[in-house]
Amino acid sequence: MLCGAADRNLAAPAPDYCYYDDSRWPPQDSLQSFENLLSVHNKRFDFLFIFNMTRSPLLFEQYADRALLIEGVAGSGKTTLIAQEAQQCVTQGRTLLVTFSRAGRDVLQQYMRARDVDPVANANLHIFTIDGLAHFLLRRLGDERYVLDRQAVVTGLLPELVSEVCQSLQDPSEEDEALQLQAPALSLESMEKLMADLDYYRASLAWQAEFDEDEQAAFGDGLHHPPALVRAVFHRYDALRAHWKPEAEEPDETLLDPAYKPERDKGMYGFRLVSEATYDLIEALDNGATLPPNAAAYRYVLIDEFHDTTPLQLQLLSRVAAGARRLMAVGDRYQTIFAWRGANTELVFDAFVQTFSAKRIGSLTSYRFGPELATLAAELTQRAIRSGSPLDTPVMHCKGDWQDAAALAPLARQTIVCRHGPDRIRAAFSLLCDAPPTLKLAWSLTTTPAMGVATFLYALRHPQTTAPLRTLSLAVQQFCSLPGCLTPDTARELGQSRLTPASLRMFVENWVAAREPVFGPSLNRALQTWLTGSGAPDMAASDALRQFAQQADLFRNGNAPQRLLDDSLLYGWRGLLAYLDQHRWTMRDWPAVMAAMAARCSTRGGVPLLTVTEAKGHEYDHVLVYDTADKTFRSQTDAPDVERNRYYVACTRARKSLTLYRPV
Ligand SMILES: Nc1ncnc2c1ncn2[C@@H]1O[C@H](COP(=O)(O)OP(=O)(O)OP(=O)(O)O)[C@@H](O)[C@H]1O
Repeated sequence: MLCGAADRNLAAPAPDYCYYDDSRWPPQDSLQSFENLLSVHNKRFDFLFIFNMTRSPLLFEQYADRALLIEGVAGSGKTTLIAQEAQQCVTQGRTLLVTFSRAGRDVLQQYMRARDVDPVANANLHIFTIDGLAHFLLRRLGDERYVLDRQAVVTGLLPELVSEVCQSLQDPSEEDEALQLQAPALSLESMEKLMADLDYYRASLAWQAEFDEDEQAAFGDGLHHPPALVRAVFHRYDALRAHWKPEAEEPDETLLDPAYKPERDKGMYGFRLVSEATYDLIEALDNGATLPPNAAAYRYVLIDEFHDTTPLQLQLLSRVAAGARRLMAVGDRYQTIFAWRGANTELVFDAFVQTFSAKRIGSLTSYRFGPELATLAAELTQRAIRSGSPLDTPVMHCKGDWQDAAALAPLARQTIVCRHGPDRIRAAFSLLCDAPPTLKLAWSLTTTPAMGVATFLYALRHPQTTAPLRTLSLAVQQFCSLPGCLTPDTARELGQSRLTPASLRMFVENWVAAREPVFGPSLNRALQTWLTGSGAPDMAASDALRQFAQQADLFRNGNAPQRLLDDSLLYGWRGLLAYLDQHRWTMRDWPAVMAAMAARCSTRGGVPLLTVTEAKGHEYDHVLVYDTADKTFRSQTDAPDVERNRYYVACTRARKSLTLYRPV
C-alpha cells in the first residue's frame, strides 16, 4: 500500500508498517516535507517506500539486494521485523541472530518463542550477543582461557600492571620523559577509567593504526588517559592476558565471570573479559585459525541493535557473514547508549553499506505509542516521528509527589525507568519513604552498598547477635570498597574464612590497631570509636550512622562523586538515613530494619525499577521516567548526545502512558 509518508494528516488508516522508497516516492508537491522527513544528520536514505507488512511479502522477498540496513525509530518494529524474517529464514537454512547486549538477546529470544520458534531446540537458529558468539567460537577453536569478572581485573590485576608499565617507562634505557609524567594514580576511579580506555582503544581499532594520526583519528577524544599510556598498558595487558595463570591451581571463584564457567577444572591459563572475545577471535583468525565450518556457513545473518556495534565487532560479523546469502541489520542511531559512546555510529552504518552493498531503508513511524509521545520523541531527536498506533499515550510531567504520579495509571501498574543504578537507588528509597506503604517494589534494596556498610557496622557493634545476616559477606566486600580502605586484599582475606559477626569484629579490631595501615586515618578513627560503642545505646540508628559517616569522612567528595559506586553509596546512604529518620529504630534493631525493607522489596511482584540499559529493547504499558530534572539525564558526565539518547530510550518504552517524574 502506497501512501503519503510526508503527509501527517493521513485520512486512510495508518499502514501496519512504513518504509520509504524514493524510487516510487514522493509526488513532487510534497518534496519539501519529504526532504525534512528524511534528513537525519543530513543523510538521505536511498529510497522511500511504504508498505503494509501484514499484507506484503517479507523484506527479503521484497528486495533482491543481498543486504539491507534498516534504520527505524523506537517502536518502529525493528525487532519484530527481524523475528518475522528469521521465522521464515530458519525454514530455509542456518540463521544467525546477533545483538550487542544481553538484554537485546533476551528480547530476541522472547520474540522468537512468541512465533513458536524455540531458540534452543531449533537447530537452524543461533541467537547470540556478538561477544558471546566470539566466545563460543573461540571455545570451538580450542581456546580455553578463563573468562574473568571485569571488576576483579580492575581491582586485582590492573594496578600492579600499571605500576610495572610505569616503572619500565622510567627505566633509563627506555626513557621517555613525556610518559614518565603521565603515570596515573592507582585509585579505583583511575583504574576504572583506564579499563574503559582499553575497551575504547580496542573497539575503535586504534591498535591497528600504523601512524599516530590514524590512531588519533580512531579514538578521537574518547580516552580519559593520555594515548601513550593507554597504548603501553594495552600491549602489556594483552601480553598478561595471554599467559596469566591463577595463583592456586584453580582460580578464586570471585575472579570468574559467573556467566562463563571454565571448560575444565584445572590446567587452563590465560584470561579475557567476555568483551575482549571479539578481539581475541579476530587475532586468532589473523594468525591462521579458521572459523569452524558451521560458523562460516550461516545462510542468513540478522543483526539487531546495530547502532551499538563497534568497528571491531563489525569486522568479526563481516567475516562470519562472508558467505551468507542474505543479511539484515536494524538500528536507530539515537539509541546508542553503550560503551561505544561518543563514537560516530554513522561510520559503522556506512561501513556495513559499503562492505555488503546494502540497501538503506528508513522508518519514522512508531507502532508502540500514540501521537503525544511521538511528538516528544520527535522533539528529542529532531526527526519527524509519527505514530502508527491506535493508542493515545498521554505524557504527563509530575513534580515531587508520588500521589500525583498515579494520575495516568496506578503506581502499582507502572514501570519505573531510571537513568542508571544510583538513580534507581534514589527512586527506591523515595518510594519507600513517600509512596503509600502498600506499594511493593520489585527490586531488592537490601543488597545495595549503603545497606552493606550499615550491616557491616551492625555486625561489629553486635558480634553476639543470633539474627541471621545473610548478606554479611557481601556487606564486607561493600565496606572494603570504601575509598578509606587502603588494602584491596582485605575483603579477600575475610572471604576465605567462615565469617560471623564475632570473627569479623576480631579481624577489624586487629586491623585498626595494626602498624601497617589497613584503613585511612579518619576511617580508622571512626572504626575505633564504633568498636568501643560510645554513645547512648538507645541513640537513633540514623544518628549513629550519621556520626560514623562524619567521623570517617565517608563523603568528603559528596558534592561531586566521581565513581558510579560512590554515587550508589551516597544516594543509598541519604535514602537510608531518611528512611530510618521516619522510624524509631536503634542500631540494635538493624535485623528488623532489614526485614521491614525486604517485606516491601521483593523480586516477585511489585513495581519494576529498571535502568535504561535494562529497559532497552522492551516495552511496557505505563512508564514513569525517574528523574527528569536538568541535572540527571541532561548531566554532562557522558557526552550530551549519549544522555539525550538515554532519555529518548527511557521515554519510548511506554505504550499507553508516560509520566515524567521530577523529585523536589
Ligand atoms: N507492522 C506493525 N504493525 C503494527 N504493530 C507493529 C508492527 N511492527 C511492530 N509492531 C508492534 O510495535 C511494537 C514495537 O515493536 P518492536 O519492539 O519490534 O520495535 P523496535 O523498533 O525494535 O523498538 P525499539 O528499537 O524501541 O526497541 C511492538 O508491540 C510490536 O508488536
